[in-house]
Amino acid sequence: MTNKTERITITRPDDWHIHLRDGAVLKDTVRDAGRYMGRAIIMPNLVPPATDTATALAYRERIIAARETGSFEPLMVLYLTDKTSPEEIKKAKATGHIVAAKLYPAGATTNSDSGVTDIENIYPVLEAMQEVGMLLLVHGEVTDSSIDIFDREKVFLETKLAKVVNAFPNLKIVLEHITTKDAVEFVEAASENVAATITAHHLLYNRNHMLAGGIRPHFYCLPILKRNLHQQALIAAATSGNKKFFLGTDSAPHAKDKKEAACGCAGAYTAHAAIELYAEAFEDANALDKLEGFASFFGPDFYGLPRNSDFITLERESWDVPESYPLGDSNVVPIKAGDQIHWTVK
Ligand SMILES: NC(=O)N[C@@H](CC(=O)O)C(=O)O
Ligand SMILES: [Zn+2]
Ligand SMILES: [Zn+2]
Repeated sequence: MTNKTERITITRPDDWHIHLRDGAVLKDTVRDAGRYMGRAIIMPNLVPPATDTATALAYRERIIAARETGSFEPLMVLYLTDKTSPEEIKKAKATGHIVAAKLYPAGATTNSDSGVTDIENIYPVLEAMQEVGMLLLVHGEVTDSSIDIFDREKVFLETKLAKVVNAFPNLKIVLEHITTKDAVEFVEAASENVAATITAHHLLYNRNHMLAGGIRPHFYCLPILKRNLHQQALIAAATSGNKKFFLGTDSAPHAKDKKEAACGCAGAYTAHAAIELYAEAFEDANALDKLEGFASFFGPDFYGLPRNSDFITLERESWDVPESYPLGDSNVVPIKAGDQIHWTVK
């Protein structure tokens, strides 16, 4: 018989990759994100995207107006396009509120149509980012329709990201929401300026959960869930204690009817229970002792920000996840809808 841990206290975590969207849904997404996360990196793929400093700062104000507790801090991100200028990067950095810029290959994911068509187009921008110390966040998938969707991350690393890493050795790069063994190996082998976020759903699920015995659209996200051997590599990386791997939920709400559709949107909602879901994944791997580093230390360390100085406590206490949550005028089906989660934040 094994003795199960009943409670665990960790330094307050942060979420280094989340989508809060905008408008009427903000009150719902900000409430969930701000329940215990200290800070969050707010993705800029709005419609239209936050491509300049003024737009990102105005978005930040709307998030602040929507929050229920004064302590949740949104860290803003500029959306890179072919037209982003080095001056815009410097201006953004000088505000103190915009800590990173995001590379979406044009067409790779939700609201990425205005993204970058060729990474070489933004080399002067990457030069400026390297100079002022602004991080580059990357959605790492190629968009070539001839490349199989399950290979798009791997091919991106080989044909695109390797070049950027070599050309800008002092640029801090976060490969977001990694989904493959190949990405784990790429990040491990790269310099200390390259790190990665890992979602809870990529730790808990693989493509069988999405496709075997019926198609489950709420597991559909990008990069898409891969086969089990990749899930195992992600679990090993997240629970290894390697400071290059840290928490980023990629919680990405879409209204229920936009997911349960003939052409459903990509994105999984996990902000209702982010740390609880990670705790389940870490416990399954017998690695609850590694949760704090992953969730609360390695992110701020990589971003060059202080670690949070207060704590949260998780207790083993099961609760029923609702079938859906309100999302503005609509609703969102969360991960584990209608199921149980076995950890509760006190
Ligand atoms: N992850 C997703 O499947 N979707 C994200 C975009 C993204 O992070 O790629 C979204 O904005 O919906
Ligand atoms: Zn993405
Ligand atoms: Zn995302």
